[in-house]
Amino acid sequence: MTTEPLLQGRELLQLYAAPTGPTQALRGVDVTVVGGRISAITGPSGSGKSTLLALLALRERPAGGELRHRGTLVSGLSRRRLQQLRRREIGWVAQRPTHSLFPQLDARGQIEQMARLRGVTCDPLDVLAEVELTGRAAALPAVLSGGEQQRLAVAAASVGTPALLVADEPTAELDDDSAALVLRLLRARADAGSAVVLATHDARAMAAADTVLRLRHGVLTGSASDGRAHTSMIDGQGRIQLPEDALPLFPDGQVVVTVVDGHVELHRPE
Ligand SMILES: Nc1ncnc2c1ncn2[C@@H]1O[C@H](COP(=O)(O)OP(=O)(O)OP(=O)(O)O)[C@@H](O)[C@H]1O
Repeated sequence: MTTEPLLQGRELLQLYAAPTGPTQALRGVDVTVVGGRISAITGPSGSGKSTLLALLALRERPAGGELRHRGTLVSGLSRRRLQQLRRREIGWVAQRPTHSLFPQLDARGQIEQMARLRGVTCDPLDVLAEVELTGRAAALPAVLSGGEQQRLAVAAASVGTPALLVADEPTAELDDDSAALVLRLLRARADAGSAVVLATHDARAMAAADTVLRLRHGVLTGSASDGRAHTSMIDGQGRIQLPEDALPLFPDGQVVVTVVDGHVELHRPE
């Protein structure tokens, strides 16, 4: 496992054209991505999660700020080099899994094609077995269920343990058993050295991550590192058990609770 950053973003800015003028999809985001770890990016709809994934996966260039890949400024890389990096070193799972699958190839063919593109060898049935899809090896994406497509897209993207594995909502369509398979596969690739970055709203995926980054209106509002996201139960009276490492943040045992944009924020009283 290496701790040298694979990617380092400083003050990242991304703009998109909108009828009312440019939208700032990301504003001043600092982010570091290292091999061997799973990072989950969360936040309300439209907060910039997919945009940040697109920058990290080198699919888009930032409008401002600085992004470095293995220490080299991405803005200095040629189109050809970026294409080569994307093909060889970056696994990409789109929010709609069919967008990262080849429509004309069956499940086995998806794995074989990805191995060819990455210049690696693997047994496609072994990879399909990791997401319990060996029985669907001859099926085209169009005849797979949404959950099967999602599992296949993650498995294909993970072929050859790419340096970076980026997945947009990889467990969104999945029941608990399938989500567990996908998260286990992602953990296995991280343990083998991949830097795994997810955009997610799913508590199961956040609980499986080493770091959780929170975005709001394109701004990073917080991160929980050095520990996993915690899944906690809410009892019948609405009480929740905070994780132990959060307790020092509230030395008086008092907390201000705010419900914003479909999530809850806890602050120390002023
Ligand atoms: N290609 C684009 N053209 C114009 N605006 C865009 C484009 N992509 C994203 N945006 C805008 O940028 C902002 C961030 O979008 P983004 O898709 O990154 O959010 P998100 O957090 O991934 O949302 P969701 O959870 O709904 O997928 C939104 O206001 C969105 O409308």
